[in-house]
Amino acid sequence: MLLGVNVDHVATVRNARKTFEPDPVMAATLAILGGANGITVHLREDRRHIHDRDLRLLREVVNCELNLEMAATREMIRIALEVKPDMVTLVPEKRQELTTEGGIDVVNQKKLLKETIKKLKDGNIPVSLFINPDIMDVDISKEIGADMVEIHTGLYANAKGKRQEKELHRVIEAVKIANKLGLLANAGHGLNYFNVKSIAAIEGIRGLYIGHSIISRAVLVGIERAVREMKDLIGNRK
Ligand SMILES: CC(=O)[C@@H](O)[C@H](O)COP(=O)(O)O
Ligand SMILES: NCC(=O)COP(=O)(O)O
Repeated sequence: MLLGVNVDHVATVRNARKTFEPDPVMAATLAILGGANGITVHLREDRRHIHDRDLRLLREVVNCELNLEMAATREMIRIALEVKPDMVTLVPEKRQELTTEGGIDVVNQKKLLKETIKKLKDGNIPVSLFINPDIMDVDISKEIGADMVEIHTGLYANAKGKRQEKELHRVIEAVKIANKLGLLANAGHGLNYFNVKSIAAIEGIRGLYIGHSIISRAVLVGIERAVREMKDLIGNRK
């Protein structure tokens, strides 16, 4: 199972202080050392976390799969064709959302998505669509030329008990249909150390894209060492 690590929220912390640290590019390098098979960044239109420079530097240093999540806009298509990530995932974007709230609207944006996929594929960039776990959305993804889908696991991640089982089943079905149609199937959003196992166990999933919970855990598991290093620097004088 491939693990793509999303480093957006390293940039969120950096940007909160408008400084140079923590650096998402360094975080990506360390994630790869830790075994990540890929690095994901979402270059949002409002640039709230990842910046254009981060993406360009990542392209220089990431020697495994660099996955660019982006909206289907002219500006983003131009950037993707220039930077040449290893794949693009088309995602929906809303200015006011805290994070991506659902899959892309493949029904109402069929024409735009088909044209966007073509432009990216003409530039030799494989394209994935971030979609809700709906059979129709998988069918349309195939029809409009996507190479892959990433099944949105947000509803599964936020549900509890029976509701979560139901959401898990929707993801399983979507993956099954995607595979049947010859689409590579990934999954992601809201996955964490408590809910990932059932998703990782699904037959036919190529990879999982996880960000927020890995970066959150990194802060906690790294804090002791960070404090020790600072103590060593300032000395133990009372
Ligand atoms: C598409 C998706 O599920 C996430 O990668 C999300 O787009 C990340 O964006 P934020 O990091 O802004 O939440
Ligand atoms: N596409 C999902 C992703 O890249 C990471 O989402 P999250 O783990 O930050 O919710």
